[in-house]
Amino acid sequence: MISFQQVTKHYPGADQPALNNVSLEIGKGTIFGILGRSGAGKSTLLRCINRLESPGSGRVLIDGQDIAAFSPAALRQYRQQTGMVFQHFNLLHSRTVSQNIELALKIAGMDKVRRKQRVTELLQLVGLEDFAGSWPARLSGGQKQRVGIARALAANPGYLLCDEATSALDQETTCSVLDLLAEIHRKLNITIVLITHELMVVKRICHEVALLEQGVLQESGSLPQIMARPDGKLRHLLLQDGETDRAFRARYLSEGETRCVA
Ligand SMILES: Nc1ncnc2c1ncn2[C@@H]1O[C@H](COP(=O)(O)OP(=O)(O)OP(=O)(O)O)[C@@H](O)[C@H]1O
Repeated sequence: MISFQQVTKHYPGADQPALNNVSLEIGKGTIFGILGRSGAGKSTLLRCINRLESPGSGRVLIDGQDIAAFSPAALRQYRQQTGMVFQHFNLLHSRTVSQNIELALKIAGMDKVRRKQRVTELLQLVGLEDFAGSWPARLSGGQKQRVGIARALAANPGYLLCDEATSALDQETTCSVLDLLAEIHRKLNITIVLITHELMVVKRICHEVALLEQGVLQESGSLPQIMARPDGKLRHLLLQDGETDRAFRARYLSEGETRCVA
């Protein structure tokens, strides 16, 4: 469980805090979406989870432990438990697909024989068995993100933190990467935290969602809870989304309501 307790983060020189008294709980094994516009504080929130940023006040707890109190060794170990996926993939272009993944395992201290086995497993998991020796520059955006996901999963983390993981991809590729994340979640029962400005991400795979606006947490809950709040901001946003999403509406609205909002 990740628990934010009254977290405030104010960057030096900024007019307003990037995070303003945010309290939030992210349960184990969930796919949790953090939705917000540009500048809402999403990246700051995500980076507080692996202590790339530290709150000015408040606490971030992992399974009840305050991560601010971790020793350097405990923090290193903890960071291996929090794989991160980036919007622009962040692959090393001078290394092949398998070398990109293997590097993460080398850093985690795994021996060479085990590394080779693990790279093969990971390539299978993300559907890139035939691309082990390819150079990143020769891959499509979706394939690059699959490498990014394999690399993030290398050390068998308990948490996968996705920083706008599909924002650089077209809609079809976004869907296939989201479906891959859902499949990984099913297979590994990992906790996935996604920050996004895309409603589709929330609709397609999230179990729970939180809405951030100007550093303030506006609303959070499971999708059924959110869709059951007639005047809720998130419900309104999700239904207002221009793209017709019959499956989503069918899941959360009664037949009469579906006709009303169509
Ligand atoms: N290192 C920094 N120094 C100063 N201000 C920062 C820094 N990082 C972020 N900010 C500011 O904090 C606020 C929140 O930024 P953050 O990147 O967390 O938002 P975001 O929702 O992730 O936005 P985006 O989707 O554009 O990345 C913004 O006003 C941003 O300008």
